[in-house]
Amino acid sequence: MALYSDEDAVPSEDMELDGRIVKATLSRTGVIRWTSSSFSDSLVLQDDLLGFSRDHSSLTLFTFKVGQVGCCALNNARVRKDIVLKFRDADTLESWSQTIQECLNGAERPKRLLIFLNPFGGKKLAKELFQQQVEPLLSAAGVGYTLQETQHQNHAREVARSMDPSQYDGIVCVSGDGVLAEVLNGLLERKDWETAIKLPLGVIPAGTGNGMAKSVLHHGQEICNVANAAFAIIKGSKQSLDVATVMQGQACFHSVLLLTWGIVADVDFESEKLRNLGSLRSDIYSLIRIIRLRKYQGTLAYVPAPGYEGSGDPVREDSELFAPDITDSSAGHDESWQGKSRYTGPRLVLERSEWRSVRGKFILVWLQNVPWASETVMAAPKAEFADGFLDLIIIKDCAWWKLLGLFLKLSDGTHVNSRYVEYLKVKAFRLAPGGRVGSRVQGGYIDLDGEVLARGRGAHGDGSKDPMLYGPMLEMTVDKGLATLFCAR
Ligand SMILES: Nc1ncnc2c1ncn2[C@@H]1O[C@H](COP(=O)(O)OP(=O)(O)OP(=O)(O)O)[C@@H](O)[C@H]1O
Repeated sequence: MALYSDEDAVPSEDMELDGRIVKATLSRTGVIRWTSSSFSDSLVLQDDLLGFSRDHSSLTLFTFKVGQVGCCALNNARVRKDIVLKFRDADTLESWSQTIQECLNGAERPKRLLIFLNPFGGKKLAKELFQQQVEPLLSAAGVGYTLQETQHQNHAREVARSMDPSQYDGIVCVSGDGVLAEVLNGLLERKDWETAIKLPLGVIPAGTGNGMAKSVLHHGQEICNVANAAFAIIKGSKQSLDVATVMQGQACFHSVLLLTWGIVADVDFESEKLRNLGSLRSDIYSLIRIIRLRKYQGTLAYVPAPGYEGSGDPVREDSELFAPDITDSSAGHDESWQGKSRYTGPRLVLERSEWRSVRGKFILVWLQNVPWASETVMAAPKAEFADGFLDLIIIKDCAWWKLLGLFLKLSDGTHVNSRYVEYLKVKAFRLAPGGRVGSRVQGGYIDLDGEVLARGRGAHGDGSKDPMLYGPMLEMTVDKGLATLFCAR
């Protein structure tokens, strides 16, 4: 006979759970609780359930829950487990099945995904990680997908530019941050960019840096790993995301992670030659660059967010960042790009008096859209996904041994408390990067979301295909919450 445990509960009964008799309840808010004489436990459907199946007398729940040994969480790691509930009463089974389905539907979980997989990102393990860890979760959750392995640079961008967005509930990148940036750019190069950019984006960490995946999972208090990232996407929670646009003349690129110039970009790209050192490569090359410290001459300007107006100097009348031939930051859509309309940045009307300027020699200039630049570097602890601002970090003067101390603090974001670090939020930014101080080599890279945006004369590598030039002013603006991200909570 069916029992009614409380007003908020679905009809319930004593049932068999994995062969043991338990008293179980299901609340309309989606929590299953069960107790027996020897144990009790619970399951929050939206947080812990991938999906379920039913037959004439039982439900099988496909769970993915933080594992426990006794009362202790198993290092916060989720464990995949099927739980079989055997019902005596067919009506109770029907109500449970319906309520569980309603709870899952209520979260607008994705049903069909377009998945890009970069087989050459990071340690080149993306394919194995997908097959072993992602595919089984998608299958248990009943999520369909189209898998597109990227064949070359910009492949994801080309597909994102031409695919049919109505076929999918989201786009997922099993890659580093580079492929995510390509997808973003592809979507914003479409005629229907306003619709296309609403498709939720997800990233499963399989690259070198994985700053976006870490930011998403850290925000949801989850460990950054492949399975947690996949589960966050399956659960379907979403979050708005600011999109930054970098312009230099007619060249236009969009970013959701970071732009950096100075020591961090130098380490990122020059340490490529130490690739065989694996994860140590960046640490060792950072140490080399810190001891043999470089500074770059340059000028930057920014429009500070409220609360940060006191920083920097007023813009000088003769500033190269405001020369008369420089177009203003009010582009909106550009109808002329390859004869098609596309997105070219937010419509901002900024008075010259709002801008502040800093000139001189720089060790580091770093703009972040989200807190983490990589899985181990929390560059901007105050960064938020959709506050409409970029977090700007500037280091001008700092002895190498002090800088070493600051680099060691990057793992928890406490570097921003140092008097050598200027940390503020901005809504627009301009940079005219110059040459390396004390050297005939101009050098220097500008790094946008982990890829070279521009490199100076004498910098390592072939710059002929770089999207922008090193030297002329570039401008970065931010569009509040333009994109949507699958988030972990
Ligand atoms: N099949 C491919 N061959 C070569 N390059 C590719 C291929 N697919 C994607 N790429 C390029 O690899 C770059 C890096 O991609 P991804 O985002 O996966 O990793 P990452 O962490 O940014 O970089 P890393 O290569 O250092 O791991 C991107 O510029 C992308 O265009």
